[in-house]
Amino acid sequence: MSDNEKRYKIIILRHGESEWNKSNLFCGWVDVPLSDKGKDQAVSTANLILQSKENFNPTLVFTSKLTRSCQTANIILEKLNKQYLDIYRSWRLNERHYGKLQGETKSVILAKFGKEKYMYWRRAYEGCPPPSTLDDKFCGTNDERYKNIDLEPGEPLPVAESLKMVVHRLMPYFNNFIKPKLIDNNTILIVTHGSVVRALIKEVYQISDEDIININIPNGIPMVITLDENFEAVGDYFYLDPEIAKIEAEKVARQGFENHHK
Ligand SMILES: O=C(O)[C@@H](CO)OP(=O)(O)O
Repeated sequence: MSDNEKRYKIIILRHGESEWNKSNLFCGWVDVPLSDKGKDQAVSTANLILQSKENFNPTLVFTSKLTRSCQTANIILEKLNKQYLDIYRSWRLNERHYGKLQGETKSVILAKFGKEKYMYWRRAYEGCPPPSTLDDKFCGTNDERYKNIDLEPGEPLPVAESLKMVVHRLMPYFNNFIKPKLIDNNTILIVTHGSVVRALIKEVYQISDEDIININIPNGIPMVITLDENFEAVGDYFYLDPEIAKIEAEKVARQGFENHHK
């Protein structure tokens, strides 16, 4: 690479383990906090960034509007001694809305609907769970998380989302708000959720609808995306701890199957 070739770095990660990750409950937009393990993971995340040979120096931070994402970012910034950095928060970086599945136990949904449907809802590009309704305990649209979210004219209020729908609400924000900030900041930190990481890498690396099914995102392991001056991907994405990322991603894939034998 010649010296004058511009390179932008995005350090993106899924939040640390949440209390509902720990209990294997579908979470989505339900605003649960980090577990104690999740808080420890966030400290480890910061150490991975500090110890990376690339000497990453993020100068801007993005989070979702959900507590588990914001908590993770706060812990990382404290550890990096960068609590002064500006943070932009958007619902467009929220986890996918899991509709009627929010609050349900994964193994129960697996047993009730079978492996094919369970994995279709969790990982298929077009897999959209049953929509939530006003009276749902965990995901009715009267929930306070729906107040003041910035929707484009005609953009529907999410009541259940597929990965494809996450792509459609994420990419305008990434292209029109995040990319211009990259020009001035060169390296940014995005602390978000599994579905948002999957949505972004699918678009940046043109991952097929079939291949994205098999990609699971571990909690709290920083992933590095490098873009050139035209915001095209340079090389492939990589984790700052590939071995742990692989092990943890496989655990995510197996969630719900712990006691399932058919
Ligand atoms: O429940 C959720 O919101 C997501 C991520 O935690 O779970 P899954 O990985 O099964 O999509």
